[in-house]
Amino acid sequence: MGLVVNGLTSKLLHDCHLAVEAGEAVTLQGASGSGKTVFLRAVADLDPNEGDIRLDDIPRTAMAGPEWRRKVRFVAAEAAWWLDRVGGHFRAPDASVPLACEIGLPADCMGWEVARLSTGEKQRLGFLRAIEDKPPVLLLDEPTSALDEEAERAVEGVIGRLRADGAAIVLVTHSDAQARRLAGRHVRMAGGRLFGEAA
Ligand SMILES: Nc1ncnc2c1ncn2[C@@H]1O[C@H](COP(=O)(O)OP(=O)(O)OP(=O)(O)O)[C@@H](O)[C@H]1O
Repeated sequence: MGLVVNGLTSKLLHDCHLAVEAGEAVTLQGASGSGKTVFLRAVADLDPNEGDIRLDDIPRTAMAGPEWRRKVRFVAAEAAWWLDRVGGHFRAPDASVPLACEIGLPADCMGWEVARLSTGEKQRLGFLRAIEDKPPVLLLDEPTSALDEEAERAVEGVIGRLRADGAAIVLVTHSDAQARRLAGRHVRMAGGRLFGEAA
């Protein structure tokens, strides 16, 4: 059970295979431009691609795109915002306040205007928004790239808990140390191809 990617192929990806169990975290590393983001976006079916992709043995083709993306959640390094206030992007903003505080944001952050957000605040709030309904698969694209060490460790703590609660996680990182802290298995991307154990 979990996420299975078999033969994922697109204009930029070549026959990629990856299986991530529920409750497992796998890191994806590789040089800048190697295709890590392209891979995560393809798994989430955000760009044209082919292959046999399954969640708990249910093929992606059996679900409408939005349903697949609710379950197989791509969390971009830079989240998009479309409303003026942070809280408007959450289904139940108050419920996310304790987690917001845990990752170093103040309790009133849901009332903030999006326009005032720093890069690191945007990154943490985008992450919180994505995990609000606890998707079974998280595709995290450099989720702490804009954070100081304290905030980074706090976000890592939340990621570890999500994994322990049963999420299947693929995490792109440029940090070998973070890869070792968060995952027991590591794969590498080069030229749009996935290779096994790395860090
Ligand atoms: N729509 C597109 N059309 C053509 N080329 C693209 C498209 N999207 C991405 N690319 C190219 O594909 C390559 C892989 O991009 P990708 O964003 O996956 O890199 P990455 O491994 O995530 O890099 P980084 O570590 O810098 O974030 C890059 O050379 C990029 O310019």
